[in-house]
Amino acid sequence: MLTMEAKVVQSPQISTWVEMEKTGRRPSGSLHFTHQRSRGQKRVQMLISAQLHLNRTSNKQRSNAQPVSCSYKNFPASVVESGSINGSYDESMILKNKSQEIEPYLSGRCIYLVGMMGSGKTTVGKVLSQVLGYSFCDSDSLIEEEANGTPVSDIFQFYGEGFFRDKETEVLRKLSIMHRIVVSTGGGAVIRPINWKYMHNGISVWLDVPLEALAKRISSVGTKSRPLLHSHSGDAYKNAYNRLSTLLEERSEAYANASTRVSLENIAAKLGYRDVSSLSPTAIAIEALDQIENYLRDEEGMSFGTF
Ligand SMILES: Nc1ncnc2c1ncn2[C@@H]1O[C@H](COP(=O)(O)OP(=O)(O)O)[C@@H](O)[C@H]1O
Ligand SMILES: O=C(O)C1=C[C@@H](OP(=O)(O)O)[C@@H](O)[C@H](O)C1
Repeated sequence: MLTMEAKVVQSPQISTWVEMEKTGRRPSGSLHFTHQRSRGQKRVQMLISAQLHLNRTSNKQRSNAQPVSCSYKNFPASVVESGSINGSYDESMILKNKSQEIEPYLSGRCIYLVGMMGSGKTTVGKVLSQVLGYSFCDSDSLIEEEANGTPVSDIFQFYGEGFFRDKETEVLRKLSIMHRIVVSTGGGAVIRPINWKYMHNGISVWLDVPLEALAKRISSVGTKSRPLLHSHSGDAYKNAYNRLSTLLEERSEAYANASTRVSLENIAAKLGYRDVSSLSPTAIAIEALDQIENYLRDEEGMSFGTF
């Protein structure tokens, strides 16, 4: 039986809004589900300094997944609600089934998404949190909140990257004692070994996205909120590509520290797509769960049994 409780932890300055909701969707359709559940709608909002606890004795039992989203201040609009992440009906069903199979084996451990700017950590992270019944946190947003709402770009401009990195480490330290959170980390969180110490309390997933796709995404949304890519003139795609290329060269070894890697090129090849841009966040989330499943199997060895 899964239990969640709010408990005061050592950081009284972190006021956390946690919103819990049980969604009431019963899967139906042609795919067979072994773990169907019917849930009522429930929404609880509380102001806490929180540590979300999981009763570890429940390790391999089916739990009542409770989708919880958190930020230090406000509940971000769900991507799912916005409708922007929807893959096909079948993809959604596969994702839901897979998440229900895996969730009990996570034992409440947080999932850290790492990867370059624009790799989809936030987008895919929200999908994963929703289906796993986890909270979602974006480390950049938490840093901004700790800096009284100062945007990341301003933190870089006025206080410098070193200051930002210290805040990032602090946020990851705080998150590392929590449970049941999908964390979208900043693209550079991987460069400090101390951050890995914190992230290894959970399971990390590297979203490995080809440079061309990253540059395309970034140049279409603009670089205003991403100070390391910001440029005032020239071709937006080319600028983003060149800068991302240098950063990736510096960081690829650090990304490889992640527990698992999700390669968009591999997913596209498996699905018979020529281009990774055809991949929906749902398809990427399914692959992330597949890779997490492999990781858990390796971790547990033969005693893990079958899902
Ligand atoms: N699978 C995808 N296909 C197309 N666009 C995507 C996909 N995933 C994310 N994006 C878009 O790419 C941009 C960056 O995504 P985001 O999730 O913010 O990345 P990150 O958090 O890693 O910086 C956003 O505009 C988002 O809508
Ligand atoms: O790659 C990086 O060093 C950074 C990535 C950004 O986060 P996203 O990866 O979410 O864009 C943000 O943390 C900051 O601008 C620095």
